[in-house]
Amino acid sequence: MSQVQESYDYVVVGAGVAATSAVKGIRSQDPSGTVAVLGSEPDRPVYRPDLSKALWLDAEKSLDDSWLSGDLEDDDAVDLLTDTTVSAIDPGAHAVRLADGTTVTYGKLLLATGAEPRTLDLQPGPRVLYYRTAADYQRLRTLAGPDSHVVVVGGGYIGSEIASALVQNDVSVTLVLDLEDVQEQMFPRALAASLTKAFTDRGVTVVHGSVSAGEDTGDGVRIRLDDGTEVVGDAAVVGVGVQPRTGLAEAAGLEVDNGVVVDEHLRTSAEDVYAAGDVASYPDALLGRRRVEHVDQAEKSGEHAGKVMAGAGEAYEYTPIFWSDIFDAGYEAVGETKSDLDMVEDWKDGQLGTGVVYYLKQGSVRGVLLWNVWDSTDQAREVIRETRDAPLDDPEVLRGRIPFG
Ligand SMILES: NC(=O)c1ccc[n+]([C@@H]2O[C@H](COP(=O)([O-])OP(=O)(O)OC[C@H]3O[C@@H](n4cnc5c(N)ncnc54)[C@H](O)[C@@H]3O)[C@@H](O)[C@H]2O)c1
Repeated sequence: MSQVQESYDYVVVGAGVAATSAVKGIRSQDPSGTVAVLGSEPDRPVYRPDLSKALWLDAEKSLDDSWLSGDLEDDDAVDLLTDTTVSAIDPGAHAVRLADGTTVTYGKLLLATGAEPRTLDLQPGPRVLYYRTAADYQRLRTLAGPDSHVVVVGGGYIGSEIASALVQNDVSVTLVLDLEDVQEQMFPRALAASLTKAFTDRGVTVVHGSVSAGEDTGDGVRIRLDDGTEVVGDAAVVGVGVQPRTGLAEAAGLEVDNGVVVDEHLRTSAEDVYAAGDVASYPDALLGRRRVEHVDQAEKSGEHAGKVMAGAGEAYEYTPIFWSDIFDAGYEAVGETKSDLDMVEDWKDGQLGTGVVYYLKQGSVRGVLLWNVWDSTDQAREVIRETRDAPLDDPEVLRGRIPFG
């Protein structure tokens, strides 16, 4: 591991995808400026989507393929400092303070601190994993053998991806849903119900209830639901949402509002301090101010922030996509895909196998879900742009707007 220096041209707080992408952005403009990447995790930066998908489903792939630090380690002017927690930032002094008391000064600072799991009255432990890091993946690998039983809490991204990955690795799974169906906040009713059925058809036990408490018992886990039901297993994977890590920014008096507020150049309210990725509330060129917790945003906004820090002038005008796979189905999506918006569903032959779902507010499409439909995210952005400028009187005209199948 590198030794920390007293001063750098660029300091990046956080060592996830936004951080490594920022270094790429910096290097595209500034071939030799000094960079420190400071991450509190013991591990090197990792491509997080692999932890819940490819590393379980692609037998050819190992964690060695998922580390993102190669370019950083090859660059003599970049110090990657893992196990290094920043305890305060001082924009006035252009300095950050590390947990061990060291002060490091910077020319430009990027906050790429990401998001941290929401926790329940269920302490993280060797068998209770709030699943987010490479260490969590490695730990789950040791716990999730073919004879094991894993309790997955939450039917969002983590819950649906991990439950699907585990069951495809012959692990017995109980999935605890506080809502009726998997990804119910995003998918139309019938699609969410068909996904829940896909889990039960593959032998997953679905239990309904909100987890209120539980514990790691040393040789297993005991999880309690709000109706008093107990669910036991060898391990628990908990995915009940995340919250942006804004503590450093707040303590330093930066503007924070559901994330560190940045402008179209990803600049925070403090001079020479930028933010990108899950932690940043940014003005999306299509959708307005928002915060996005998906890897495409981490990559693109991180790289853009790096470029701007190193002197580039362009605004960030990208609207990110996101995607997921559940068993043999998959999707890409753009924008706000919330099932409490108005929805227009366009399915091939009326079946749920292939289709497009448009999510609308007051006649304007705010999001598009492309279910088993690929290479159409640019068209999805076009529909969002068009209907933002000219809201639809009759949203049903959207059927067939993005051709598929
Ligand atoms: N494919 C992707 O883009 C992808 C994949 C994995 C993770 N992520 C990101 O990781 C983050 C975390 O994912 P996540 O799955 O934890 O969050 P999520 O918000 O997607 O899902 C949280 C789920 O937990 C449920 N829940 C909340 N409280 C509960 C309780 N007490 N008991 C039982 N269930 C409860 C909610 O109903 C919801 O289904 C998100 O920001 C997500 O965007 C993205």
